[in-house]
Amino acid sequence: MDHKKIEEGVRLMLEGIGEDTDREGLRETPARVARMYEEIYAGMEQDAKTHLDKQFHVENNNMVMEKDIQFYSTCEHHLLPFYGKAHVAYIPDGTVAGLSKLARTVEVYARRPQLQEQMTAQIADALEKYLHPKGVMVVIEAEHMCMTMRGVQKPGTKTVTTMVRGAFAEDYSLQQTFLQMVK
Ligand SMILES: Nc1nc2c(ncn2[C@@H]2O[C@H](COP(=O)(O)OP(=O)(O)OP(=O)(O)O)[C@@H](O)[C@H]2O)c(=O)[nH]1
Ligand SMILES: [Zn+2]
Repeated sequence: MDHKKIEEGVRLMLEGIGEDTDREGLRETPARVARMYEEIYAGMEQDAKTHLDKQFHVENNNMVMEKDIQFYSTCEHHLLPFYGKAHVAYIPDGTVAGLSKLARTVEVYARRPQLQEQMTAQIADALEKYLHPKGVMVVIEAEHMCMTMRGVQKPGTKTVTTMVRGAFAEDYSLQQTFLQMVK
């Protein structure tokens, strides 16, 4: 990440809103923001492959679900946070990933400027590509700060996005089982 560019940008933005970037409280802000971006945009430099490549063989090919994965992301339209829970499930075809790797995959795609729909699809794509499962389903529920603190100003509104692949797309009852388990 280019800290110098981020710092310049933050300084310009503060000047743009009429701030004095030399006042004590703001003097270190550009550098702080750059350090923070290393964290909140860490997914830019990550690949889900590194988490999903290591797999274990199993006899049990029933659904595996990791639910209530808390995440924080940033909407690419306003650069304001959106945050909530991701629920991720797949039906293995002989191999499974470590449980933590589903949450790590969510992090890879959350920590970027994002659209909720796109993040939902990217998580499903990664699981499909690297685990070769019989099916994948991802549901994300989130609150968007760009809809609460500004704009339409509707606090409490939840946006729910879904992506189904393979067996989940073909078998409606599997989707129902997923939703029952999420509840
Ligand atoms: N589809 C989708 N839209 C999003 C997401 N995050 C924010 N948005 C929306 O992006 C849209 C941007 O609309 P614009 O009309 O270009 O921008 P705007 O004038 O700031 O929109 P308002 O928020 O309605 O004031 C808004 O409707 C936001 O609610 C997301 O993850 N997915
Ligand atoms: Zn937004």
